[in-house]
Amino acid sequence: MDGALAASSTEPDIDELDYLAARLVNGRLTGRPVEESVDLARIEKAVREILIAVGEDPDRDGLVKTPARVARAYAELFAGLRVDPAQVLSTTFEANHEELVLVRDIDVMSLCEHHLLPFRGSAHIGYIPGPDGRITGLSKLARLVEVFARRPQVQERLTSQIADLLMDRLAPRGVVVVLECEHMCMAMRGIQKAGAKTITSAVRGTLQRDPKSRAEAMALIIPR
Ligand SMILES: Nc1nc2c(ncn2[C@@H]2O[C@H](COP(=O)(O)OP(=O)(O)OP(=O)(O)O)[C@@H](O)[C@H]2O)c(=O)[nH]1
Ligand SMILES: [Zn+2]
Repeated sequence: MDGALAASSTEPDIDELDYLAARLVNGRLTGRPVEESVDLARIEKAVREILIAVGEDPDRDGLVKTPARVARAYAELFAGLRVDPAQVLSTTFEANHEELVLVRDIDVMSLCEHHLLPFRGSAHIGYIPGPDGRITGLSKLARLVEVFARRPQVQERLTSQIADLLMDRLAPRGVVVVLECEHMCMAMRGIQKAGAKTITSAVRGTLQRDPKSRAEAMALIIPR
């Protein structure tokens, strides 16, 4: 991402929202300053308009600070837009491990890009290291989920973005990513089917080509 800053010896002067974006990537500041990328005043203006449009009084006591709160909340919820996901995997290690590495049940919270309502569930991410034995810290898989989830998303794209970045940065033999989420846009409004779960998968490399390895990985991800 343009304007990315590397960690420096002097403490960067960042505010709380930049700090949140930075925290997504290993504690390093990699995003642009929040005031360059999130127009808080514009969000505030829009939220005030929404409150008026739904018939509320934006000047009543309980709502007077709401536009500012929502603006800061959106900046936080979309902090992933200011982060280069490749930075998450900038630290890798070598290991003699040629079998599956799988992290299950990573909490996922994102906002669907159609209604800007949350979807929530679990991510399961597995990969088989490549011939060069490159692996990454386990927490980095969860950080990767955060960077892509904190953007307006559809579950399918979120799933494949995680898989594709792992393929690109770790050059593994294969990758499998499965997400199971409940979408509030299907629960709170519209069809109103609370509890319905959407399951998406992205499978790459040998895990895509070899049905036996894929079945083994899937059996660990979704036990019967
Ligand atoms: N494929 C996919 N669809 C999603 C996701 N999140 C929300 N949706 C769907 O996006 C669709 C948007 O459909 P539209 O017909 O344009 O919008 P709508 O009239 O609000 O649709 P309803 O939800 O059916 O009332 C809906 O069917 C949602 O269920 C997602 O992550 N992936
Ligand atoms: Zn939606």
